[in-house]
Amino acid sequence: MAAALQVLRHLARAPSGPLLLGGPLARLASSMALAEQARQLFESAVGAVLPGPMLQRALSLDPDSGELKVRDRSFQLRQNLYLVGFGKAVLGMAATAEELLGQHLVQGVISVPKGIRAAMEHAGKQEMLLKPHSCIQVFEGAEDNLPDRDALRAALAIRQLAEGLTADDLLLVLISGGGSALLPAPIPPVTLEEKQTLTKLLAARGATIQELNTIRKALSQLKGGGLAQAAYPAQVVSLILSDVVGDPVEVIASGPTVASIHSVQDCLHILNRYGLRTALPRSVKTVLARADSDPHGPHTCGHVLNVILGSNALALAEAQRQAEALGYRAVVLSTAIQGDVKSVAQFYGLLARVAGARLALPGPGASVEEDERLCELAADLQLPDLQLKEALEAVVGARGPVCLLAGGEPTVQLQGSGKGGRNQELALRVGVELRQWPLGTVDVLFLSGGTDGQDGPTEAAGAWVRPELTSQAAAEGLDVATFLAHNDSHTFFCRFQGGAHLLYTGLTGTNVMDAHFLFLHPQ
Ligand SMILES: Nc1ncnc2c1ncn2[C@@H]1O[C@H](COP(=O)(O)OP(=O)(O)OP(=O)(O)O)[C@@H](O)[C@H]1O
Ligand SMILES: O=C(O)[C@H](O)CO
Repeated sequence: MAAALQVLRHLARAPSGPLLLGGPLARLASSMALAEQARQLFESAVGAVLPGPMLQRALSLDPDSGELKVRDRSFQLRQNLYLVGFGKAVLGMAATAEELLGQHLVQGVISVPKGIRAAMEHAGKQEMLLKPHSCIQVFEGAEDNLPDRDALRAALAIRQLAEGLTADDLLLVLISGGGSALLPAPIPPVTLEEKQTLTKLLAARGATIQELNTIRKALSQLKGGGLAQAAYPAQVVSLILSDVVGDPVEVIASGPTVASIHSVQDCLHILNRYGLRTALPRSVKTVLARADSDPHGPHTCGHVLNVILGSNALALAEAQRQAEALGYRAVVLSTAIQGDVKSVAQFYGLLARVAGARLALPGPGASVEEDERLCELAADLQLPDLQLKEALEAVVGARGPVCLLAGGEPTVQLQGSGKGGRNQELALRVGVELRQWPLGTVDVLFLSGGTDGQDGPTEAAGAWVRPELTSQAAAEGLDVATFLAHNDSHTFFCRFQGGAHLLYTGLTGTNVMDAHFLFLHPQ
């Protein structure tokens, strides 16, 4: 086994080595080498956005003067530093902040997902854990990403800490995805249960994260700039790990340190759109009506510095560097992949065909219709930053292996009761699409993985596929269409080739949405 791994590693470092040419054995070796490279790239993407390296890049403390530099701003530390945080990646962020700034830290409170400390301990990730006698109090809550009593207790402790600060103090706010559910502080008379119900209904009816968080902000004491307001007149520095396409600070975790620009009318439009306006609880109507007549208007946040620490783009840039070091021509296509997983899969399937045909030249090439259809699919997905033309031009000029990288968060409309996640479902659907486009002399591999290491309610981060997927699955008696009809991608990948196509990383301690890699390797 160890020897086989050694061979794999060697192969992985030799993208166009002689073993990649010819016969079935060579094809198997090539397939394993590609899969190993895909794993390496995924690890490097995640590694670039781990809490430790990110905070170390953003913060520098002069130990003699106590001057803290955050990007181009300076703050004077003299035992006047406080810390709060909320989000799935905040435990590790807090551990690094404590490591770097501990001597000036007076007190902290963080709200993190239920069970995360035990999971990190179990995974041996000591760097993600606070010191034994830390002055940072940890609350675990928001099971299943829904606000609960434990998260409410955390939010109230965070508010209390913020309200006690003076103009001499500095509040460090650590924010990452999942922060909204971990910081619930509904404005009375709205209750936690009412907020929970409204959030669930909006999400189930397909509200976008922008819409959902607009409503959350309107009903919260701390979101939409409320936390910054509570901390005033202290200075506030927010360090934000983005899990939203485009990195909008006002949306991530519902922008607790960003003044909200939304009006009550915006909220009513959203509630209308999802058929919820008429059935609103009286308490919600009361809070919205009060906001409409608030003479103070929205919070102002002039005392706040909001900094995006890490993002999908940063993770993909590192994977691109690694791919180039492995001998690939690598292009980042988009960091804003959104939309229904079926359309996204069609796009990647046809992209493989169109790009692969260019790579295999001279040959039949892709047809004009295929080129046009690809542009249509891309237009339907409405990806603001898509570099399709650039990617295809790069493929033509490559004359060697190509890696196209993208990131974002497609959506799955759940119909079945199977077990899966959006990455495994995307990979499986791309596997089906690739079957339609025989590429002959070009090896293809597609990988999709969630950077948090957990795809939906499964233990896997994602999966990888090749064009032979459906025929190989059929030979094992597995009908891909049936698994897809039940949203049962995880069960499929567990059975298919003994689970060899699953990507396992364990919880990574970070979260910048998903990464997609398409490898095209001329044989
Ligand atoms: N059986 C399934 N098949 C496909 N997708 C699923 C399945 N069950 C859940 N999902 C998807 O998994 C997602 C929820 O899981 P997860 O917690 O990883 O996502 P999330 O809450 O968006 O968090 P993050 O952004 O941190 O990944 C939802 O997008 C949901 O549609
Ligand atoms: O917490 C939230 O609001 C989402 O994860 C987006 O940041």
